Amino acid sequence: MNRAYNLFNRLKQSLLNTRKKLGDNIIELIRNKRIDTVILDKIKNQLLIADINIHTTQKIINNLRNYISFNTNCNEQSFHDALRNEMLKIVTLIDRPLFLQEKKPFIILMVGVNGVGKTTTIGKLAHYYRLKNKTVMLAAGDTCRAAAADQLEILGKRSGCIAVITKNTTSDSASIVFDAVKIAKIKSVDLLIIDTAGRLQNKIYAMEELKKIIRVITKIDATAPHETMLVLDANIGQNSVNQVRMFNEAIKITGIVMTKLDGSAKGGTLLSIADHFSIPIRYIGIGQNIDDLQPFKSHNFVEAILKE
Ligand SMILES: Nc1nc2c(ncn2[C@@H]2O[C@H](COP(=O)(O)OP(=O)(O)OP(=O)(O)O)[C@@H](O)[C@H]2O)c(=O)[nH]1
Repeated sequence: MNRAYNLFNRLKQSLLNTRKKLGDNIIELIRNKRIDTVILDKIKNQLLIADINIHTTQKIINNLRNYISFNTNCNEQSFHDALRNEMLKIVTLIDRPLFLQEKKPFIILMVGVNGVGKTTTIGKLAHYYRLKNKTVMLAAGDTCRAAAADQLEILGKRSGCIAVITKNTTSDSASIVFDAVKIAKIKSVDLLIIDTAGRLQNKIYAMEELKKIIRVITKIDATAPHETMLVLDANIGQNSVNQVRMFNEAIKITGIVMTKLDGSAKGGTLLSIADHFSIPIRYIGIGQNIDDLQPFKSHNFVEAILKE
């Protein structure tokens, strides 16, 4: 069995709950039925139940309505294919993998509210790029949670990072990040990944902190950060649309990682995010282990949530 096949199976397994809620129910709805507007209404409800928001659902349904009016003898299979194409149209637009430019260091700034899986994802990314023979350094810009730096240190060691910068004489995140960027430049590492705090008790303060970190990075490299990556937890469903909006308005988001898709029944949210913002989904998290991260592949995602 080849690697691509294994990765797809792993993805399909992880998205089982989303598939049960979305794909399996839709297959049940259309089985041996005449495809008409009554069925379309039921499908609309099912898409909404599966955490695809009203705007995106309406768009899919309108296009399917056009499809059935032009294809009067469409059957179960051709209708299912049409639905798959509608979903693919949405996610293909944001299927733009992250390529590390020949910048040394290529700097990824990780942001997101607390608990979404930022630090864990940093460990997974470090592991992923180490397997591609890239030299990696990590920086603990999250000084709010004491354990975050320890967690990062452990993940850095496990994945074979060159260094993990966790503190200096100050405990100011911007100053730690400044040191980390300088060291990464001197050591000419391929990739520097920066963790940040996710506490949003004071939203304005948290966003100002992030802006300060970005200013500090820019002082050393005017083109950096090369990727500002927002981490979203699939389990929070529609609220993640608000999170993208909030972060994107404050600091421009260039890529998204959706974590905890394993076990979540709310994977449909990804379609709403894709449809609302044209921000690429770079990776998806499908478990707690260091290798439970996959580059987002639109075709695989749609197949995994729709196919029997
Ligand atoms: N099932 C599953 N759990 C995950 C995934 N990614 C992260 N987690 C878990 O989510 C929890 C929170 O992860 P952290 O990485 O500490 O989250 P964080 O965003 O850094 O949190 P703060 O440092 O508080 O901002 C941990 O228990 C992780 O193991 C995933 O893809 N799947």
